[in-house]
Amino acid sequence: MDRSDFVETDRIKELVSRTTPYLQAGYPLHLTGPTGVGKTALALHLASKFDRPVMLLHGNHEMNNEDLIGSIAGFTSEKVIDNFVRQVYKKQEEVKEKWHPGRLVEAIQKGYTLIYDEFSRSSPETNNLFLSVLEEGVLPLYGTKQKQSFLKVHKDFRVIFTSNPEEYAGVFDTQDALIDRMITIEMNNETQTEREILRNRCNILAKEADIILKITGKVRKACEKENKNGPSLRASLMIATICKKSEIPISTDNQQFTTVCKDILASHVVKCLDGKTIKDAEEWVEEIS
Ligand SMILES: Nc1ncnc2c1ncn2[C@@H]1O[C@H](COP(=O)(O)OP(=O)(O)OP(=O)(O)O)[C@@H](O)[C@H]1O
Repeated sequence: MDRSDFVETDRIKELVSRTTPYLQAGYPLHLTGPTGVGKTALALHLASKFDRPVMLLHGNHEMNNEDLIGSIAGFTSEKVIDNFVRQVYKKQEEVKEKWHPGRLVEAIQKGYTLIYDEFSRSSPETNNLFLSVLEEGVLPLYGTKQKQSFLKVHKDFRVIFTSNPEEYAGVFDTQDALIDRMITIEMNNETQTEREILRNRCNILAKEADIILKITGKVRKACEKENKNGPSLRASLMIATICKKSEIPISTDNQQFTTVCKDILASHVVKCLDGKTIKDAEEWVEEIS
């Protein structure tokens, strides 16, 4: 998404003015909420307010301390041959380990704004590195064979974490100690905000946005009844963008529009409602459209 595509709805303006002072004061922010609610988009928008480079890090279970703080990446060798005086031949060779710094090193040393997206997908052992970064302002260089045992964190370094509580339930426990060091703000799906985003990003009418939101809303509700995540704003944005670009009328009387809705929403129905095949799901979406 281009920065200029970001829509500042009233709700988002309120969130921005509420959370900017926390980041300005140097506290890490944690945006949590269901998938597609706009956590990453808001994090990027907040980060752009500080005149610092932004680094995006995606949590995953394979990420380890080496990825963040660095590791030995091979060797460098330096050879000096001294034959200045003809009769004397001197050869000196030195082999050194080559250090490749991790991504967090660059961010903390240069004072970047770090967006650590879906941080809870990484293992607690990896995320433990952030405890001393956030509390003591130092990055420990455990087991890296470096001369220094830690690096000092730049005064402009900021972090915005995002997470989706439902997605990681049972995968990794959220570390209480880490959560204790952040300011957590919950984001939820809101029709008014979604309507404004759809209208502004896709250049459609409010009543057209409402038609799309009503259909995705029904699928979402059915999924929520089963305690599952339904389609997010992403699905509504897909429907609106396709219809706008292909000049498909956003109307439930239009067969092409209904087909787009079926194609985008049927997989959500199959995922959420047990026993429904794609064909059943398509019929169901057609009925509610
Ligand atoms: N304020 C906004 N203005 C314009 N587009 C937005 C806004 N908020 C969200 N979006 C769009 O909605 C979609 C979902 O947003 P985003 O990726 O930020 O959600 P998320 O909560 O981080 O999702 P996930 O948990 O799946 O990573 C994206 O296409 C994003 O560009």
